[in-house]
Amino acid sequence: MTQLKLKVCGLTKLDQIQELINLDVDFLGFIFYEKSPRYVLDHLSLKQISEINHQRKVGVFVNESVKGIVEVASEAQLDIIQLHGNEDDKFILRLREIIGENIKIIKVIRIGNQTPDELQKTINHQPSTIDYILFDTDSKAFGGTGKTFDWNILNEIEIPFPYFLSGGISTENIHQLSTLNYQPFSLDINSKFEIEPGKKDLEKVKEFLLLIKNETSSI
Ligand SMILES: O=C(O)c1ccccc1NCC(=O)[C@H](O)[C@H](O)COP(=O)(O)O
Repeated sequence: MTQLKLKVCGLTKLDQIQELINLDVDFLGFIFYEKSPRYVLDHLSLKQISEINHQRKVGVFVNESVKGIVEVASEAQLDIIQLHGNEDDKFILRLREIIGENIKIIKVIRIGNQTPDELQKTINHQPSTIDYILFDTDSKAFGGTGKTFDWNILNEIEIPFPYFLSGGISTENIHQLSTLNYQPFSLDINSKFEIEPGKKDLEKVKEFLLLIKNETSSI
């Protein structure tokens, strides 16, 4: 069985980022969406982000232009681009053309009240040039709400990409992972592990890392 990976999203503090690197966290998430209370450029410069020594730095973008994403990805030395808005297949194809194959793309699919059939259609419509899907709870804020969606819908569809499970993941609900037929490639945690937006509770993250090791060894 492959080890379940962990992404910690909404990082803004260099000392915390270093601690997460020491803990071997797989993905570090930085939010480049001005309306988010975790907007990273209010705390760190692109140069500071570029100097973070990690192979999986994820930039989260919401309805940003291709040009804007490419500039930030290059200056901040991002490894992965997470498209968290309403970016369509044409947009993704154009982005892929410009960034080449070295930068990976996560396309977010926000789950609200769509039926399994509708969700399946959205998934099937994704260009094969994306690398991962991330399922998050739909909201006006786009993300970071701490709200979960009903994971049962994932058992009613085919998921042809490795996926990140996101949306209100916490130490309280992670035991439900075993109800999923097709296990996520990675979990994505954020607001349930915060003291305040952008300031993570690292003790909670450590506890969670232990918990997911135990949880996945029994699946
Ligand atoms: O976290 C934000 O403030 C945010 C705002 C707008 C778009 C995306 C955002 N976060 C991206 C993530 O990948 C979060 O980890 C994901 O939405 C889950 O957050 P949470 O429900 O708080 O665990």
